Amino acid sequence: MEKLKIAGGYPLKGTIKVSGAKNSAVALIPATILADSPVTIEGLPEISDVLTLQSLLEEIGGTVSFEDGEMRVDPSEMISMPLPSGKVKKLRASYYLMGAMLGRFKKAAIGLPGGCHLGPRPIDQHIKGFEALGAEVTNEQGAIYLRADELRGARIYLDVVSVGATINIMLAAVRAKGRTIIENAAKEPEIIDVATLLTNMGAKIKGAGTDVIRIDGVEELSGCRHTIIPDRIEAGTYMILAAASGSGVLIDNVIPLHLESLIAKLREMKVPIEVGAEQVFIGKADHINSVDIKTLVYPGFPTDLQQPFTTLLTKAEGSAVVTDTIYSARFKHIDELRRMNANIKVEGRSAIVNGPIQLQGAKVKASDLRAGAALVIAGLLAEGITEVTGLEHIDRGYSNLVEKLEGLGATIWREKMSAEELEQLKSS
Ligand SMILES: CC(=O)N[C@H]1[C@@H](OP(=O)(O)OP(=O)(O)OC[C@H]2O[C@@H](n3ccc(=O)[nH]c3=O)[C@H](O)[C@@H]2O)O[C@H](CO)[C@@H](O)[C@@H]1O
Ligand SMILES: C=C(OP(=O)(O)O)C(=O)O
Repeated sequence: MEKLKIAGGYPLKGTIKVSGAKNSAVALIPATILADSPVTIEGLPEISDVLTLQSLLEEIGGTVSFEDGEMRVDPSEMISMPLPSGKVKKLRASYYLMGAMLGRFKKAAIGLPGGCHLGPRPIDQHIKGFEALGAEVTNEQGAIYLRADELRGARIYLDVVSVGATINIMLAAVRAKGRTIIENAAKEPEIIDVATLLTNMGAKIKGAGTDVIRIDGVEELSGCRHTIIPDRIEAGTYMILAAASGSGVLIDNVIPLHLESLIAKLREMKVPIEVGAEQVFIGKADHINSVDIKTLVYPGFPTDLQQPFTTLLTKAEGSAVVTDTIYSARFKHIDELRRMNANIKVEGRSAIVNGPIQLQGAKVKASDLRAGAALVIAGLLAEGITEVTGLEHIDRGYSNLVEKLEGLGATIWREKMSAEELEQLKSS
């Protein structure tokens, strides 16, 4: 097992290129199950979530190659094998195997998903959607069993705006008989990306990206080639890093429209920012103001950037309130930031960050993916050496993190953990 070591306190400069979107990738790959011939996806990020899904598709009989970000999936020999636990627990998005396998085979048995621990993450809306389409769904010993004689289109109103439920119902509905209407659907860009792939495969989908999606089921879907959208959360992470410790950083391969809420907040803080067609430049920010943030569904401020943004706020003048309305327990990074000298207190669903504070290097642990990003930014901002453990979380979502940050002049490296450190980690 490895840890990250960071020698912080030095300004970063240069260009950093964003990879394909994790939250699209993890839905596009299961979507290939629905085709009868090979699908190729270009620009996938090199992250463990993608590799885990590749291996799950292979387990059910898919022939998959993945090289230089291009994945080719031949789904023609796939069968509906049960995938009860093991790898499915390594990521959240294994739940998309439910919708895709149900859509193609009319049956599936999949273990409950893993992913970041951010408070309760039920999948009741996914199940409500599958049942509305005619599936019988049971939950037995930690796995979900789905079966339908026939899937029939239905009108489904989501009680909670959910990215996962919206995509999962789309996956199950594209080969159902008749029309499905998803009301109160989520509007994230990743939903549009998945709808684009499915449409290129022959599906009939209207309204993706709005809160009403209409799907007219088709009998068959066939292979195609698709290029994934850039990762707005990775881009946002590097924009926040550049605002925190940059002296001129160009973030390349960005769709700025996807990041309007973050751009608006950085402008409010007086971070120098120039927005181009596919790039964002963040200039050196000597003095930044505190701003409050409240996470909301898209196009509101993304919960996945709340944790990295909290680190930036430690450098801002004044007191800021960070409220996460999406998850009840997304503040596990705060204790670790406090170890690094941050002045933050948590009150219910809000954290109050008082700045500016000079962070100090420390030994910290990433409890989840974006907590990891928040701690890496903190390490680059801090005086002295920071050690970050829990890299298995960071590796789920950041492609070539060390190499990319080295390209900005950061002193950051991976190091093997000693037996004693591993023992300490186990008992912590
Ligand atoms: C793989 C992936 O794309 N992950 C993203 C996806 O997660 P995920 O799809 O799991 O998140 P959802 O949009 O479904 O969850 C939003 C909220 O709805 C609740 N909920 C969700 C489904 C359900 O059936 N019942 C229910 O109550 C959740 O507990 C949460 O409070 O969107 C989240 C919100 O933008 C992001 O943080 C994750 O990075
Ligand atoms: C919460 C996240 O991921 P997941 O839903 O895959 O756990 C995330 O990407 O920040």
